[in-house]
Formats: sequence, structure tokens, C-alpha cells
Amino acid sequence: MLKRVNHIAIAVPDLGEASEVYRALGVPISEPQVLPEHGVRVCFLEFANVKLELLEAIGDGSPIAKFLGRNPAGGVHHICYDVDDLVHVAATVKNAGVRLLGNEQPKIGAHGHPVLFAHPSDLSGVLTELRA
Ligand SMILES: CC[C@H](C(=O)O)C(=O)SCCNC(=O)CCNC(=O)[C@H](O)C(C)(C)COP(=O)(O)OP(=O)(O)OC[C@H]1O[C@@H](n2cnc3c(N)ncnc32)[C@H](O)[C@@H]1OP(=O)(O)O
Ligand SMILES: [Co+2]
Repeated sequence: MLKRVNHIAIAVPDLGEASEVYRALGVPISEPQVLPEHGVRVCFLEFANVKLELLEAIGDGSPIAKFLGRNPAGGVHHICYDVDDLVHVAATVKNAGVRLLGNEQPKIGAHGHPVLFAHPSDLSGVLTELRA
């Protein structure tokens, strides 16, 4: 099922500013990537044991914009888990009473992997990304 943590995402008001702070702290950072379908610009901080994803809002309907409206300084936005079989996991998640977001169909996320999101209200208040 949920195999391991792939990344923890942090929403930030300004990706450039946030990246500079982590770079100054010695963290290797990927080039920014624009994902219009998700309403985000994203880059990854590469730690030995986990990745952190910095997310900046793009476009009016960005889910990050709404989150930043409530958390103007930024904040932890979601946790992403690696899974083997997204279709099987989606069915198991739904059977457990956890709502999948969007149209319940995977979208292509960063690095070209299919992803699904599950509702924070059904998972102890944590927005959860499933990545195959
Ligand atoms: C996939 C590309 C990239 C990658 O890793 O590859 C990314 O990760 S992109 C990440 C951005 N994409 C998403 O966040 C998609 C999933 N998110 C959504 O569908 C929405 O943001 C949703 C449904 C979580 C919230 O949208 P809604 O319009 O319902 O927002 P509200 O402000 O009305 O919130 C409702 C309710 O949920 C709580 N909430 C919202 N966001 C979060 C969050 N990130 N973590 C925890 N809780 C969250 C919010 O506080 C409201 O709670 P309530 O008790 O009802 O007040
Ligand atoms: Co993510």
C-alpha cells in the first residue's frame, strides 16, 4: 500500500526567496518546474532521507493560492507517499472511507509520475498525495 514517504510539500509565497534561504543553508535544490495543470511552480530540496517540495501558486484557481490566503507566510501543505499500483490503492483508500479529490483520475505530477490526492479531512487533517 503506502510504501514510503516520497516528499513533504511546503507552500511558499515566493519560490525564489524560499529557495535562496534553503540554498544558503547548504541544501541542494532542483531547477523550478511549472505544472499549469496543478496551478503550481515547484522545486525540490534533496535531503539524504527525503525530499521537500516547495510550491508557489500560479494562476487564479491554484489550490496553493487558497492555502496561502489562510497561511500568508507559507506552511506544510501535503505529504506524498510512493505506491506500487495507483488503481489498487485508490480502490482501497475509497473502501476505507477516504475521499479522493478531483475526478478521482490520476494526473501527471512532477517528474512525470501519475498522482492522486486524498482529502485532508479524512486523513487526520493532512492532505495526502499518492504517487505511482
Ligand atoms: C502533483 C504536482 C505536485 C507534485 O507533487 O507532483 C504537487 O504536489 S501539486 C500540489 C497542489 N495540488 C493540490 O493541492 C491538489 C489537491 N488539493 C485540493 O484539491 C484542494 O486544495 C483541497 C480539496 C484540499 C482544498 O480545496 P478547497 O477548495 O476545498 O479548499 P478550502 O480552503 O475550502 O478547504 C477545505 C477544507 O480543507 C482544509 N484544507 C485545505 N487545504 C489543506 C491542506 N493543504 N492541508 C490540510 N487541510 C487543508 C481547509 O482548512 C478546510 O478545512 P475546514 O475544516 O473545512 O475549514
Ligand atoms: Co506534491
